Amino acid sequence: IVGGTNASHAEWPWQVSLHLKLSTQSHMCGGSIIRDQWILTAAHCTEDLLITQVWRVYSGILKLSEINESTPFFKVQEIIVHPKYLASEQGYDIVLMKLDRPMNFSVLQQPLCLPTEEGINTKYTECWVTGWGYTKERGQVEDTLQKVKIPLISNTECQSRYQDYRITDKMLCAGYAEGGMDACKGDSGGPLSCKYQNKWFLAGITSWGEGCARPGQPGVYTNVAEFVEWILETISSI
Ligand SMILES: O=C1CSc2cc(C(=O)N[C@@H](Cc3ccccc3)C(=O)NCCc3cc(Cl)ccc3-n3cnnn3)ccc2N1
Repeated sequence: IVGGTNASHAEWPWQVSLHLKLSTQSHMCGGSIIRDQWILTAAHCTEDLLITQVWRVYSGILKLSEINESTPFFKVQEIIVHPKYLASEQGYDIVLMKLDRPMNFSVLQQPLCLPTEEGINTKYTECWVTGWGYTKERGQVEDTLQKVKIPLISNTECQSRYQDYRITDKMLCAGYAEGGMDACKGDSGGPLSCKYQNKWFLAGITSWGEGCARPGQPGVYTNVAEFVEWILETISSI
């Protein structure tokens, strides 16, 4: 996260850190708790790594340095990539991860709501991006979870900023014209959380952008409202 501040404990209890455990272990992506046994993240995170055994899901974490060999984690039982995913810039950058066992919710780990209706995005006026990603383009993963408030922008405005790409209605954009605040490497897969009528909704999944926090280069997120039907069908059928 570029231009953000330290989050506090239990502020974003749906945020998880997805670790890849090969010879070494490291934070790969963010993710969001949406049910007691289901995490939503980005398809590009699991690309080429669809073997469930290499993934470890850490919830209720504020600092990555809290994680060591004795820190409990969830194993992944199933990875379901959206059938139409090809690459982040082409959309459908969404994956459901089924945990090997249900999680006990607490103040430190609990789900956020999926968007409710069509066009809800236009009603969100308070949206935050969170993650342990770089705080500048050529940076490094941050120890303490970061948060930054970023306004949603219209897809028309977003398309005008990304003329080499097709910004579809299955994408959502957020950013400041002057840049300075954005997601960055290590934040992908994590939530764009929006507060509406005193409840938090998962409006977006951090997906792609041209650099980090550059002026006129907003962040592009998977528009979760467009995938609620797919999510609900998938989690109820597996
Ligand atoms: O311990 C480490 C050291 S290095 C490291 C890099 C990455 C990384 O590149 N992540 C990519 C995605 C990715 C994940 C897995 C494999 C390959 C790529 C990312 O977050 N990408 C974020 C994409 C992005 C989204 C928005 Cl909304 C705005 C701007 C950007 N950025 C544009 N340029 N950088 N960020 C993830 C974890 C890491 N962990």
